[in-house]
Amino acid sequence: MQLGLVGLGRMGFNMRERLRAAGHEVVGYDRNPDVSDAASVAEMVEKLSGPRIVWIMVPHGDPTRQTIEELSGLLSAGDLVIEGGNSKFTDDQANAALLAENGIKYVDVGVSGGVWGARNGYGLMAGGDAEDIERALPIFDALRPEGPREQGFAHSGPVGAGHYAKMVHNGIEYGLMQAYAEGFELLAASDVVTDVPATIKAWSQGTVVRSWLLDLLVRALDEDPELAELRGYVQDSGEGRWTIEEAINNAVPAPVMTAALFARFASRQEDSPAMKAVAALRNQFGGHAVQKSEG
Ligand SMILES: O=C(O)[C@H](O)[C@@H](O)[C@H](O)[C@H](O)COP(=O)(O)O
Repeated sequence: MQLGLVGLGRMGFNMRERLRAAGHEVVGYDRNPDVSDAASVAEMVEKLSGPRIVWIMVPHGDPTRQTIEELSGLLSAGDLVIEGGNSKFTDDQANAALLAENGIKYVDVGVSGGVWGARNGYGLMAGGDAEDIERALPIFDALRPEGPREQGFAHSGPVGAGHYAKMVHNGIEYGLMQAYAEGFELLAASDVVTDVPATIKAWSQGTVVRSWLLDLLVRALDEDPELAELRGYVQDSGEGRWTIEEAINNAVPAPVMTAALFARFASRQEDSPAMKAVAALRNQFGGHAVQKSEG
């Protein structure tokens, strides 16, 4: 099968490799000419024969929106756009509506697997019309892990459902990571367990908490047993926030995912204004000692 692929960064570049290895013809476009197969999105589209399929793999927000707008002027009725980035699910309706003005079809896909997906395959969650999903199945089959399709791919629902599924997946990811991280800190803080990396490594097989994320923690501790090289500073790309927004919209209690998101915010503070206020209040009502800030 032939397809265009816009965005050849960490994810798109590896996906092109995996698609080509499966025998698909991929014409990739990236702003970086060193990796691009075409000088522009227009040239990429020209190299495709209709009905065309174009997969978008650029950062969510403006870059994705601009790519959709550009493609809406370049593609024709019957062509299909697959948005595989980490877009917010509410963007999908607008993307689909814009493309539908020119008869262009739209599918959104949540793609999980990170830099390991090239080798292991990517977990895929798709949203869109059944006929469009059916048309793109050879592409999904090349990208997903080997084995039964239903263990690495789902047609999760209509347009927007793929990114909604990926959003919730990432909310879970936040919570799982935070639980492992807190366990790591507690083991390291007490002097009862004297070999923390070995203990966590022993959890990798047989235990109830074994998982791929745990395997990655073991890998990180193999490289740096106390994580001494790292600062405890954690960014976020939006999916965790959207998960909490949706939990609120649906009145679903989500204390673990919420705490995990807020722990990331706390990680970016040099000092906490809120905890200064707690210290000040405790000092006011009880005369309890406070520490003065330096400088
Ligand atoms: O499933 C995945 O492959 C990951 O979730 C991937 O999509 C990416 O690493 C996150 O989007 C990072 O998200 P944060 O920056 O919000 O942690």
